Amino acid sequence: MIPVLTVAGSDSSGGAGIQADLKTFAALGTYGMSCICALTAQNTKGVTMVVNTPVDMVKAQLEAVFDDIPPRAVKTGMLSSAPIVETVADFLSSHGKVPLVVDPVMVATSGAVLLEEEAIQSYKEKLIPLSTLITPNIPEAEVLSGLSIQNEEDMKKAALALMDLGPSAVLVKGGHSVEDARDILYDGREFHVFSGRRISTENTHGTGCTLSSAIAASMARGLSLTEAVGEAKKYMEGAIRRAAVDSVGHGHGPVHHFWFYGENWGHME
Ligand SMILES: Nc1ncnc2c1ncn2[C@@H]1O[C@H](COP(=O)(O)OP(=O)(O)O)[C@@H](O)[C@H]1O
Ligand SMILES: Cc1ncc(COP(=O)(O)O)c(N)n1
Repeated sequence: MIPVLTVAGSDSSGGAGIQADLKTFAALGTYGMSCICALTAQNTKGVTMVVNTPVDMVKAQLEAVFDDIPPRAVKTGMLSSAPIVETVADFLSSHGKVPLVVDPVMVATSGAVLLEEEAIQSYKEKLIPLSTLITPNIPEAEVLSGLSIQNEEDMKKAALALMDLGPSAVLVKGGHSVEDARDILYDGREFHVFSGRRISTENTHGTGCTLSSAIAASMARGLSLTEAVGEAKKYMEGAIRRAAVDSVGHGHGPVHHFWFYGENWGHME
């Protein structure tokens, strides 16, 4: 088995957060583990309540996992507060070098704020410098870089600016652009553009969580960074395409993780 760890928040409706991450890990043939940093009461329409996990419990979950089943890759999602970001960073910095994908989750698709303001500085100073890859969407890249992003050129400038914070690579995701869903990777040496046609759907709950988990799972399986991003983008596109025609809930429906079984798995239809 190939163990992969998500350090993130729980989404009661199962579309984003820990639940999306574990579904992605399973779909990509890896063994998923979790460190839950916050509970959200959430559905496809919005978030009604958030409770942060006590930092001692965050640390205890990480210790339990690493003591027994060291993950081959780690991803972080909703970390909610500065003390949690710092606890996770301190723990990971003292536990060797494992591929680390940091998805700096700040706001849900529904508009709910998922990160306290003071935590942004902790990301910049403590967690991002440890990361193999950070995967901000356009608004997150703007907050972290202080730059305004209007087009692909701006995405590239923001990626270069974010490299100054110390990650090994930056992926600026284009889901929020008005153009096609093109994601820009800067791998420390050059840019790679991952093109994707924009799929016309409101059902994009969990896209960011799914993409970063798919990258972590692919890296755990031994793919290079650029290969992993390519695989994740392909997985993502299928998951959104399927969600566009097969949805649940009354708001922004979740992406569909078992899309690739399609016709063969009649009972999943
Ligand atoms: N409507 C869409 N059609 C196709 N791909 C999309 C769409 N929305 C998002 N994506 C893709 O999903 C991934 C997550 O992107 P994004 O929505 O920017 O992240 P987040 O969920 O963190 O806001 C990216 O690969 C992006 O290109
Ligand atoms: C617990 C949790 N983590 C992350 C997200 C962001 O996901 P999205 O931006 O796709 O709604 C979320 N809504 N809930």
